[in-house]
Amino acid sequence: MATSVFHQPIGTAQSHQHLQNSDFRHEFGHASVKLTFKASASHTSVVQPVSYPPNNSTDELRKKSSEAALILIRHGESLWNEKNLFTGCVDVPLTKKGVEEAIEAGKRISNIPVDMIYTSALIRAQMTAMLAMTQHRRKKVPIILHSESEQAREWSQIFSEDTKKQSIPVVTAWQLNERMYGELQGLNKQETADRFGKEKVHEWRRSYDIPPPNGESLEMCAERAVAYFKDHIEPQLLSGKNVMIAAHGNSLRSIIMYLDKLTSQEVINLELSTGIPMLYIFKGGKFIRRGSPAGPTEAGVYAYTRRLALYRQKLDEMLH
Ligand SMILES: O=C(O)[C@H](O)COP(=O)(O)O
Repeated sequence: MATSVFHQPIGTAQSHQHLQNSDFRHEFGHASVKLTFKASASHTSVVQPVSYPPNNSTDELRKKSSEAALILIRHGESLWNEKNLFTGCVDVPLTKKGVEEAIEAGKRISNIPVDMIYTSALIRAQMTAMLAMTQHRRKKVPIILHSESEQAREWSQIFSEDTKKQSIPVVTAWQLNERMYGELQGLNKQETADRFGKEKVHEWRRSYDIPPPNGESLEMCAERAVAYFKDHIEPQLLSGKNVMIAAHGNSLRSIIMYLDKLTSQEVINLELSTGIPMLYIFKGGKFIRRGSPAGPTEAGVYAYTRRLALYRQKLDEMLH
């Protein structure tokens, strides 16, 4: 869903930034430009996602929240996408092309801050996230959190604060899985259309509330994916964390329906290509769609907000 990219040459970034948290100063030391920092949400261990301050109501935080970047990426092409099979919750890996798409996506977001990553429980989304992050200029290490048991939590602890600060927690959640395609999973899409009729298959694939046989409708998928986004991801954005979500065509369509306030009629026409990153800015409790970052070979600089322009400027300084 690539739309025009909002360009703001880095030179226009104002030197006075009123940032809401000291993460930035922590990240880059004292910024070279005069910045006003305010008390930040306390740092937490990288391994434990930021907990939502209990003594603030959502509305209060919503007002105080600093700006945060939200990146959405549909996984790269999978082996069953290539075979044109209904995949749903079957856990298939990426093709070589899908790997390349994930790496290309990483180049396009390489200057955008990422503090937390959420993926589905499926390998194609996790591969996409990890491959994309190999291209990030900040070179922090994405680490998949294991909380499936007390032992898993205990055995995957990190005992160095510095190492934690150089890591990005990756949370895997089945709620972000692709819609479950029921009895269509494994069937060829064209053969299914030949057997049941193009209209019926289109209805199963792109209606809002009509599920495939013993599968999930988009509405049912939205109930779990959007609920997870609101309960677990939005609080991170509210606390100023920059988030990347690597998921699937339909779980992301349902999240975009929430972000863009689309009707059930409008979302039917929303299609997401594999491996194309989409950027939103979360500010004042609102989601502003910024489109898909331009390619890595872009001659100029791109910046979607002053804060992101400043982040890229500090990366340039840190890496030269
Ligand atoms: O699960 C699948 O088959 C694809 O990832 C998405 O399929 P769709 O585009 O037919 O919803």
